[in-house]
Amino acid sequence: MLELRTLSKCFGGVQAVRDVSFAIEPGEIRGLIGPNGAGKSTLVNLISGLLRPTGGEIVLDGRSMTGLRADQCARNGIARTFQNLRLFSSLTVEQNIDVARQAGHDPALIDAALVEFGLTRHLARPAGALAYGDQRRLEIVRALALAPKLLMLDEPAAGMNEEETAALGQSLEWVRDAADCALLVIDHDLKFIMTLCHRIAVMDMGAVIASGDPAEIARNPEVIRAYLGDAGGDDAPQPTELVH
Ligand SMILES: Nc1ncnc2c1ncn2[C@@H]1O[C@H](COP(=O)(O)OP(=O)(O)OP(=O)(O)O)[C@@H](O)[C@H]1O
Repeated sequence: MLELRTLSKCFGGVQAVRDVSFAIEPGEIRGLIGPNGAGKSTLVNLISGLLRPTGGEIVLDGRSMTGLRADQCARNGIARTFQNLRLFSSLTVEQNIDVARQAGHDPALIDAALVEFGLTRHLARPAGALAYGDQRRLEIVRALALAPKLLMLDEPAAGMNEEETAALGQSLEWVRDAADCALLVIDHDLKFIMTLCHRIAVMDMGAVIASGDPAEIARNPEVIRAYLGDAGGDDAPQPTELVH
């Protein structure tokens, strides 16, 4: 469905993404992990049209998306949420959703998503007054209004406790089934990613250094090195501790 072919992005002398190639299949939940500065957000910015690649190609359902603007990518079914929330914080939850509903896709899906993400009781509240976790959930519901083929989530579990994170994982599986889309999920919570994702790509210094199922990733020596090298210390989470 989505295919990245030797995708690259340089910022001056910094090669943030280097020759990244992988494919995401329909209905797949793909994890994307890696130490700080590995290039994960830049990759999502390239796929969603916020940045133009320096080299390589982005192909969605056989059509090139390379160099399209963000609004064109969105119209073609590529939706995303942001590491730093981008809601209309003075508008109510309902008004935030209405903005999205005007996109004209499946309103029944949005209503079902509001229930799934526990947001119906907050409809009349300003988005900015919601707890942080609810704001993150609202961003996901809003992104669904685009009827995406691919939904990319940049650190959706950030700031959530363990219970909220587990519930989020279940809701994302619901999204995959109800919206019939693939998901690309970036997060630093390795337990969350390893529980949720069928396959995981690991980036370090702009490149994909490993790709596979959670068990393969957890025992990959390069992955362990990248994580220990980044986090250091005895408290650093080891991928092998996190597979169930
Ligand atoms: N607009 C920019 N201009 C210059 N350099 C940038 C820009 N955006 C990112 N970079 C650099 O590109 C590299 C990759 O950054 P990126 O934010 O994609 O990493 P990341 O894996 O998402 O990190 P994190 O987990 O901390 O969010 C870093 O060296 C970063 O400093």
